[in-house]
Amino acid sequence: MQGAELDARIRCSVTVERLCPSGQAPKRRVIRDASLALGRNEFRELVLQVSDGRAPQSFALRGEVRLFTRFVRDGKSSLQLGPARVQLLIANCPPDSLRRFLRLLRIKHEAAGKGAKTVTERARLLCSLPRTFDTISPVQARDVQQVCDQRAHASGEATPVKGQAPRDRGNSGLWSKSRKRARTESAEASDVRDPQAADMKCSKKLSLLMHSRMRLSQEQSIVLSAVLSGKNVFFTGSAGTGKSYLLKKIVGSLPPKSTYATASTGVAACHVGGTTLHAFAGIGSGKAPLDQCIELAQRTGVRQHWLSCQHLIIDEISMVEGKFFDKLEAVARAIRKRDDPFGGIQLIICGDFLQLPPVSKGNEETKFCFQAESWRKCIHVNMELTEVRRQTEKSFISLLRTIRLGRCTDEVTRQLLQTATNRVERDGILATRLCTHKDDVELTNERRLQQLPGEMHSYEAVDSDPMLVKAIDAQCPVSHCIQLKPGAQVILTKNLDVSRGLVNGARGVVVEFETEGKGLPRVRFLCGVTEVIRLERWVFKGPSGIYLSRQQLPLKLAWAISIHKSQGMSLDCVEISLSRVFESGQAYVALSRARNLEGLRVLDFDPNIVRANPYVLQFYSHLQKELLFQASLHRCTEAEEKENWKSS
Ligand SMILES: Nc1ncnc2c1ncn2[C@@H]1O[C@H](COP(=O)(O)OP(=O)(O)OP(=O)(O)O)[C@@H](O)[C@H]1O
Ligand SMILES: [Mg+2]
Repeated sequence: MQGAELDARIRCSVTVERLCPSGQAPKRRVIRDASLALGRNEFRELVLQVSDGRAPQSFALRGEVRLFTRFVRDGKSSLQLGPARVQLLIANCPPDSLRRFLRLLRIKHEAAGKGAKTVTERARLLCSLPRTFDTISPVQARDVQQVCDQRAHASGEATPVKGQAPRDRGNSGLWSKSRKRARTESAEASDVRDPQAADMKCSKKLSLLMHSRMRLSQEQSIVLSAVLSGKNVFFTGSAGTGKSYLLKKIVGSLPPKSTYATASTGVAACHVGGTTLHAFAGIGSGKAPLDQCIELAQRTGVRQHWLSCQHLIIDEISMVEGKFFDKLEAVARAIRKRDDPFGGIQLIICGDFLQLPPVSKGNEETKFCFQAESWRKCIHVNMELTEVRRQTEKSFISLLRTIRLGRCTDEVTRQLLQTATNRVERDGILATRLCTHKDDVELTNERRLQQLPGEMHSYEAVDSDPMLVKAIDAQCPVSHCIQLKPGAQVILTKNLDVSRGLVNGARGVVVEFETEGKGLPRVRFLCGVTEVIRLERWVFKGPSGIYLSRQQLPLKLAWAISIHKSQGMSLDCVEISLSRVFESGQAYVALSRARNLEGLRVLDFDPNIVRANPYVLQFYSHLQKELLFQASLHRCTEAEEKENWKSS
């Protein structure tokens, strides 16, 4: 299957409910592993076909169709097919596929609009055409034009009142009532006065809708295909090669009920919309003997995760301890009562072992995950992303590559020493100091905030469960209470508007506060945009698998951040003091957060602090050989296939 065919068919669980006039559901059929396809029947009507692998059932989309999309992120949606009094409840669908499917459905249905010819019951009975089902074609320019015409027509008919959304949308009642959409609709109402502009706006919006916002590079797509083929995949790559970006895409491409997205740290887990690996596992630090760990994992709530998990995703694997990994593997086999590695769970693991290692306490000996006894039997495929996406400057990318390998040539030293005089400050936005020690971070931020004149403004978060503030704190990138003053240095912790540069990691300064309402801060960002920052919501899975949420400003004080907390981030302007570096990989993590050399100022640089762990270097050297071997094998097979094809 490819392209449109992929968009037009989803695998999910479908419940078909036939409604009685009172709205109750007297008849219900649940198909756990269904294929749901959008197509056209012999009368060219739009049809949804539900199949359980045997006799497919078809539902023509005639008249009003109501679509509820609030829980698409969880792989759920429902469709009410008006005249047929049928409701289809979709669940456990990979969220990205569901999003694309509903988008296609919405456009095709809206394009058909009022012009769709209705086939009378009599004509249907008398018709001698054989029953057919053709999968729907991809969205064409003509569909987009039809939708725009329909919308313009509907707005014209509705004689819009200022600020009020047009109510009649022809026969395409395809809307879930979301506030955001209501806002868009009211904006559309004003376009009625300028139909040409409205038309252009409409087609631009639709074309944006059709082209997924998350586009993968070729190498990222290859990893995704390996994951979707069911293999246990470890993919690595230097900082900024889009590992976490790809992981998000992977999470969206797998069925949500059986997919668990985790990471070694709370902040990294939040980036991929998941939970920490420790919270998922439920075996504490994992240092207890195996039978005790198994007992812990048998607790209600925890056991359920282990049983329902089919795909386990782990980001920032470099910080997961090897012995902990072995414990998880053994616990998985015991709880799931299966002897296959990890009890048969598909593993999707990513990270860069040349970044931060597992945290060690005292003299405790720590192992990397690739040194775990079970690592080799758990991983089927190793892959590497090579295109750096965070930085674009070739010389900076090559400098970082050298540092990553623990080397520091004279040229690299010269380039880094030169940054000590960089004036990375602009428009009152100071550089963020990356610190090796957490205590320095808190002290610096508190002290600098106190030193500022002006009134302090406090913002308390609204948490879904006030009893679980600690659990939320561990995963959410923003604090329960945020205090700000004019002049406070801040960093954005969420992508608000990528096209305007309001991205996670964007640096700014608070310029003032609104005088009304919640007194929201207005922030001037390095990208040149000044914006009032509103409350945002973070949703993530808590330790017991339930969803937790926090509503808070997407801001963090940014005079200083710890290098540990910065792992996984991209930062606009940074100042780094490397004199107290104590781990291999720490200098590399710090330096690789910067997007370019101009945005970086390195203080007290000493080439001796640049270190890479020798075991990790050895691991990567073996891995490189394996990858080269795989690539040449692949080329040989391809060449052979071509030969066979020519000679046949
Ligand atoms: N296919 C893509 N299209 C557009 N932007 C991308 C793509 N892949 C990655 N990026 C961007 O590149 C930057 C770095 O990506 P990401 O944080 O996923 O890298 P990473 O490999 O996880 O880095 P680290 O090792 O530091 O955690 C991000 O700003 C991300 O949005
Ligand atoms: Mg990452």
